[in-house]
Amino acid sequence: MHKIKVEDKEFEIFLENDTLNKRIRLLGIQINVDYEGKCPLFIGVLNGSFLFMADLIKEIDVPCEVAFMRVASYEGTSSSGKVKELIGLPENIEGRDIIIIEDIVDTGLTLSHIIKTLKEQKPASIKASALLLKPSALKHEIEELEYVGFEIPNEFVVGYGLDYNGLGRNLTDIYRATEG
Ligand SMILES: O=P(O)(O)OC[C@H]1O[C@H](OP(=O)(O)OP(=O)(O)O)[C@H](O)[C@@H]1O
Ligand code: HPA
Repeated sequence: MHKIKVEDKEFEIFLENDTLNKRIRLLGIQINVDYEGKCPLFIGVLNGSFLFMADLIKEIDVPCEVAFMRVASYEGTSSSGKVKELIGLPENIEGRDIIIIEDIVDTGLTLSHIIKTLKEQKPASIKASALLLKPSALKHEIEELEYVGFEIPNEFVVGYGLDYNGLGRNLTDIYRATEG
């Protein structure tokens, strides 16, 4: 088994780049069919989505636009504990068909907050795509999450845009933490 170390933590190979690309090609086909005759706006959630966005957008053959935004999380005093501030939110999305691009949906808190906020601007439609989904970690059901690459167990993963303490985003494959 191919093992690597990122900072202090050991990881083993989980999803190879070839597997990722094959799945992304299929997601692209699905989106091309669903958005025929439309001009969707893809909104990537930085930082983690940058490689997934780059590979997915190359598979899209309907006219489309691309934008990025960020989510800053900090401990707040609200009952939920965490406050999420959306930065660089695209303007003028009224009447647009929006597809949000995430590398991973874990608890679903980030994506559900983004969708709720973007809906206030009255887009024509809003869907989301995540390369990875951890169904057993999900605390917020997200009906807009239509395009999922892989459903994975509730294990920490790194690579292909995903980081561990800021490191490992440059790995071309996705790795999972080994036990312990
Ligand atoms: O479903 P959730 O539990 O909310 O977790 C998912 C979020 O966590 C990661 O972002 P992170 O805050 O690590 O920022 P990054 O993209 O810059 O790595 C990921 O990119 C999602 O945005
Ligand atoms: O498993 C993960 N890895 C990296 N970043 C993440 N953000 C949420 N879950 C993860």
